[in-house]
Amino acid sequence: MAPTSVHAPLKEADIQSTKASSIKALTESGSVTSVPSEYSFTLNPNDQADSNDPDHSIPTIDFSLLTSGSPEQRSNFLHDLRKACEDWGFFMVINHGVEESVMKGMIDECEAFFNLTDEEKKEFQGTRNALDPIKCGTSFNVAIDKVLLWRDFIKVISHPEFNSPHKPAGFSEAALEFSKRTREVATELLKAISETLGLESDYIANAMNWDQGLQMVAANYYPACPQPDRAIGIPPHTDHGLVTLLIQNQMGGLQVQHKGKWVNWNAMPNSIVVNLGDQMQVLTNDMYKSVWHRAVVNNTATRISIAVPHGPSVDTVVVPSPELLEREGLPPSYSGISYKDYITLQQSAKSYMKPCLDNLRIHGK
Ligand SMILES: O=C(O)CCC(=O)C(=O)O
Ligand SMILES: [Fe+2]
Repeated sequence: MAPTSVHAPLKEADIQSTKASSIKALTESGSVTSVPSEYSFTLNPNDQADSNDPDHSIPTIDFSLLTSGSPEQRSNFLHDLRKACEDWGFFMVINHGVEESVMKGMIDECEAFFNLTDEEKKEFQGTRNALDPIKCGTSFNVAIDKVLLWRDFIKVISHPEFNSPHKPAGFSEAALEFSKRTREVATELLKAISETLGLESDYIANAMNWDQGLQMVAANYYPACPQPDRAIGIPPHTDHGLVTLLIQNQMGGLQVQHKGKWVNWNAMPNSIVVNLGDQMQVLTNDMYKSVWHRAVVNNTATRISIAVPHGPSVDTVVVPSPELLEREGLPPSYSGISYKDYITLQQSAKSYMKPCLDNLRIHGK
């Protein structure tokens, strides 16, 4: 999916001209009644989500059937999970066992983080390295962004080592609990996904060095926007890892590409949204695909979302599963690079808003 906005790259002077190191500060300055030109992003009319599209077909997965269902329920669960992975690459998980208080506590602490002054946040801005243990900022990477995004972010690496800003006071505790609990769900889901592929339940974990697997907690802050059709929270992209878990406050804004159309993802309260990432596509040799998605903004209230990408250990060189290739009698569609190199490539100017997986695709596939 190509980006749909054509703009000359921003010059450093243009970026500074916004005088805002955060979109939050800019919107709260009271001076923004229309979208400033450096944020201008318009979707192609053909690329708009159709708001009349029924959303009831969004796959919903009842996690309790996996962990405590009867054998028949478990087998139905695996059937539904396989279908969701094949047809959508996105699904909504309910009864996942992560308490509402843990999810809400994390959203509240992220909000408190964004409420710190720009001066206080500076300490945590990181170095522009994709694998900074702690990193906050605005847009995506102002050094390469062609258009500034209508969002601020805070991102921490929470596994294999847990990192956290020391402000606000409750952030670290909330993030530790939230990251542990979401990782438990991801671990069980990966076992189930292995089974849906006809592999041993620990296959993906072993192949991906899951014990040392990378987990990040990445919170997005999208303030209300006076002209939501003229700005974008996060442009179309796929996620780099194996699976991403995502929660949000009461505001929607996630849109997912499904069978060539963009669909509004109206998540049920307290559900966790799960999507497959690029490493899953490589590992399964395209049986399960990573899915294009984006975050649009609204003119009503601030939206906060928290994405929790889970991947292999950073040194793992991910290749299509030899077991799957042999069983299906297929050649590999991708050459392997380490997960660390893949993340760096994806976040570089070379791959900015382009399909990063194309870089690994073996010619003729
Ligand atoms: O805010 C959202 O709904 C999507 C966030 C997202 O896709 C990401 O952080 O990778
Ligand atoms: Fe994403």
